[in-house]
Amino acid sequence: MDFDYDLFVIGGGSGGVRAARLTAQSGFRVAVAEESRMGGTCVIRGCVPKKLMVFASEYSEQVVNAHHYGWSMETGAFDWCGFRDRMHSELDRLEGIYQTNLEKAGCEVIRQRAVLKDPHTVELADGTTKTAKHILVAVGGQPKVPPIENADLGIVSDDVFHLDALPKKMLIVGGGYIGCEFAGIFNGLGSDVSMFIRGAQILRGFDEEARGHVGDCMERRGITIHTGCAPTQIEKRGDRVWVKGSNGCEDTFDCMLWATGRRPSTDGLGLEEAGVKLERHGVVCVDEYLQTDVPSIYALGDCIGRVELTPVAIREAVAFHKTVFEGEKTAMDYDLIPTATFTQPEMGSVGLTEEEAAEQEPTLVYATAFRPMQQAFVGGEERVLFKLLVSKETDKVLGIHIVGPHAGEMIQYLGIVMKMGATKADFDRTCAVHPTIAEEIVTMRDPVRLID
Ligand SMILES: Cc1cc2nc3c(=O)[nH]c(=O)nc-3n(C[C@H](O)[C@H](O)[C@H](O)COP(=O)(O)OP(=O)(O)OC[C@H]3O[C@@H](n4cnc5c(N)ncnc54)[C@H](O)[C@@H]3O)c2cc1C
Ligand SMILES: NC(=O)c1ccc[n+]([C@@H]2O[C@H](COP(=O)([O-])OP(=O)(O)OC[C@H]3O[C@@H](n4cnc5c(N)ncnc54)[C@H](O)[C@@H]3O)[C@@H](O)[C@H]2O)c1
Repeated sequence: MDFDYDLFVIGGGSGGVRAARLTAQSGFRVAVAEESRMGGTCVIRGCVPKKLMVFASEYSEQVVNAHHYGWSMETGAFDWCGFRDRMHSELDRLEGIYQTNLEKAGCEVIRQRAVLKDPHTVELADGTTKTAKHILVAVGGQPKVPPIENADLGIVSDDVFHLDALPKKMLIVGGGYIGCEFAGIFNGLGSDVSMFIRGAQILRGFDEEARGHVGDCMERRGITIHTGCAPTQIEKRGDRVWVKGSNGCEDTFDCMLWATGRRPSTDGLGLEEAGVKLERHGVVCVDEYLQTDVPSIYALGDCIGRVELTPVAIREAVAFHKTVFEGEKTAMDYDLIPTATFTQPEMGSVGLTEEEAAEQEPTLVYATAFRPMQQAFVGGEERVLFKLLVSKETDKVLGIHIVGPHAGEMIQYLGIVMKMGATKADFDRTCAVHPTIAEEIVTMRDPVRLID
């Protein structure tokens, strides 16, 4: 059968764009449909604007610290609208680069919504249909809001980047990546921030000690964390929102942010009608080669509900491209993915948590919490946490967790070290770089405990 394209990609986000570019560069006929803005969540309403906001929010502390280093500086006022507009100019620039790179690779860019009609056909919003030998579903996800009365009085992460004014008093519901990162951002920008989290601690799934350390630091920096608490009643009070929590606390806020998780954007996509199996919450079922039950349809990125990170979507795209267009069956390697939460302080993690390591085998725990030189000089109390989990039997490093400045940068390199299968002896025979924060990773001599 003669198709319009070799590959039709639905979704111009991190995963879709990489798959489309690679495949077009190899000489195949490729189209990518994007219903919103090219670049997807990461570029337009995720990693990139979020990190720019992190940078903006860190200056308040830096100005205070600069004073101790001899500079006469005043923090002054923060111009939210000026910053916001500059941030959007940057996003426009990046979106343009994504579009240009796709076109340069020979890919057709279709700025419309696409839905599946059958295993080889998509229908565009204007009613035209296109056929393709392979279809890649890379539609990402969207914020999920709990079904509670007046939930629409809250905003979601997509809206944060468009606020008209910086909220003076803010409530963030949810203690995952997004909730904690925005709590740090708004706290740094000068808002009075409270969080409602259902569990006893933020950042479920991360190492207990490390997430406890982040939580303590966030509270010391002025964020109020209500644990075991979810909103039970929400009302509009003038142009503010009144919220009552399940622990009985109540207050009125200028802004309430739902950071209660994300769900795949698979509603109305025609997947099930085309024969593609969906799991709970609309997650697309794929095998280890990202192939759905329909052989011509593949899926990757956030919509397959595995690891919702940009570099993972990109690597899945590479694996898909090799498997389908290079004749080289390649499964995505999900082992030892380093990750950072851009909380304040930052946390970087790779490998097992202490709790996971303890389940697996007898583990030696090396840990240190210290005041870094730059902080100690200004009288700061916040400590950096370094934690190394080591197999008692093999000496192999099983997990690394760092909380403190540049933890995200450090964990990138430690990810390589762990992928190479480093042992504690390898760390011990590596010379320190002095004076740095990072040197602590090679100077921890004795374990603080053995978990047998
Ligand atoms: C606030 C926030 C901060 C984040 N920070 C980080 C971070 O610091 N580091 C990190 O690694 N990850 C981060 N993430 C996660 C990261 O953004 C995602 O994992 C990544 O973008 C997933 O890529 P994707 O290609 O699967 O989907 P997306 O990037 O979401 O792209 C999907 C695209 O498909 C389009 N689309 C959907 N349906 C259709 C259709 N029917 N037709 C046409 N187009 C369609 C959408 O408009 C979207 O552009 C963050 C996410 C959020 C929300
Ligand atoms: N730095 C990064 O790499 C980064 C940053 C942001 C997002 N992300 C990715 O995006 C994904 C989604 O992030 P997220 O923060 O939206 O999801 P998440 O699953 O990490 O956190 C959602 C939180 O909301 C809570 N929650 C759910 N329903 C609730 C309710 N009714 N009331 C109170 N709390 C409720 C959950 O208990 C959980 O703590 C992450 O898993 C991550 O992969 C990554």
